[in-house]
Amino acid sequence: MHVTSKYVGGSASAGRTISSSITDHTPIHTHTHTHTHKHKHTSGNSTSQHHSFIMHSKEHISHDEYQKTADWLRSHTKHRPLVAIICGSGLGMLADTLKCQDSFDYSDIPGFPQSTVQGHAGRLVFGELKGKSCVCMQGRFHMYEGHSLIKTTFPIRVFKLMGVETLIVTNAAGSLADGLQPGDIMIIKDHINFPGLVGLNPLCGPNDEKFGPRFPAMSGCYDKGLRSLMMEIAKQMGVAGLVQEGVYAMVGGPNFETIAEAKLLHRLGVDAVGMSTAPEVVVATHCGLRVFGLSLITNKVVKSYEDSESVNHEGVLEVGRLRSQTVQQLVTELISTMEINNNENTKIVS
Ligand SMILES: O=P(O)(O)O[C@H]1O[C@H](CO)[C@@H](O)[C@H]1O
Ligand SMILES: Nc1nc2[nH]cnc2c(=O)[nH]1
Repeated sequence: MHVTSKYVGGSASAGRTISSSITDHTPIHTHTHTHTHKHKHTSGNSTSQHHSFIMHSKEHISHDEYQKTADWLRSHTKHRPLVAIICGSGLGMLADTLKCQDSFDYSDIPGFPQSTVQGHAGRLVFGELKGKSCVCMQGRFHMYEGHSLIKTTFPIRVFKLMGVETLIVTNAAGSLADGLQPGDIMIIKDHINFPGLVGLNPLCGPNDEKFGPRFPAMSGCYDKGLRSLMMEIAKQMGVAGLVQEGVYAMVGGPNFETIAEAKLLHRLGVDAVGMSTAPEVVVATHCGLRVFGLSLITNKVVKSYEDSESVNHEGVLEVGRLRSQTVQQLVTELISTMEINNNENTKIVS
């Protein structure tokens, strides 16, 4: 693949045209960018969003409400997926590769929140990958958008009620680890849920035993078998040099890290940092889903006061686009190879 990207402005790389021949082994170099803000239209009023955020732990969604959405979806699609995929920033193209698609804008699905972030289309796509029925979230919800955590993770329980057994989460993340370069892919071995450590957790509030226990274990929440299967697949695809395991940390965002924060995360042993994923994985593990997670490293987190580079969302999305094909191939191969219960549920309803 030959990619030419032009970055205009920015102090260090003003007006420079960067032409890079990106192969599966080529590191992607990030550069200082100008801040060109493009915002998607945000629906909802700010007062109620603010209110729902503060009241997050008192908010409750009943089992019936999740069920209603699951029933609506089941009655509107012929697919009966056992695998759900959440596409991270810039990785939504994965959903486009699904065959025999049924897709729904989030705004048309009863109970679904709305995506407000550039690079998150806001569409739920059902279809087949290598003959296996999947559902793909082309766009996720983040806490910093003003969604309560229970809303952020709403789709996970809906998927569970639809019969999904495995959740694949992907995200864009900044690297703290010296060995992780932009364009590398990190298999998530474990996470540090910073909002969760201070009580911002989607499981706060009344526990619904129908989904899972009051005090769920989180050790081993990223399935070991799927992690080693992915390493094998990367070797077979000849991209093992791009892939390694590491620890992801979720911070609240929406600002990127200060240098002092970056140094702290680095000292704590964090390999990659982002603003999502952990709440989804907590809810999925609580309700017994098998989880696999993958971070696309889109930038190095600036850890030095001597460094004049800075990160922005456009740069994050661009690296997502450059590596989307590799991520797609890895995820497709994982789904194709992993064991899934081939019961009635997988079949398309005619
Ligand atoms: O985690 P995803 O949704 O991939 O997005 C990541 O990219 C955005 C910042 O550019 C943040 O939302 C961060 O969490
Ligand atoms: N918090 C955080 N989120 C990201 N998402 C993509 N890159 C980054 C980053 O450097 N920091």
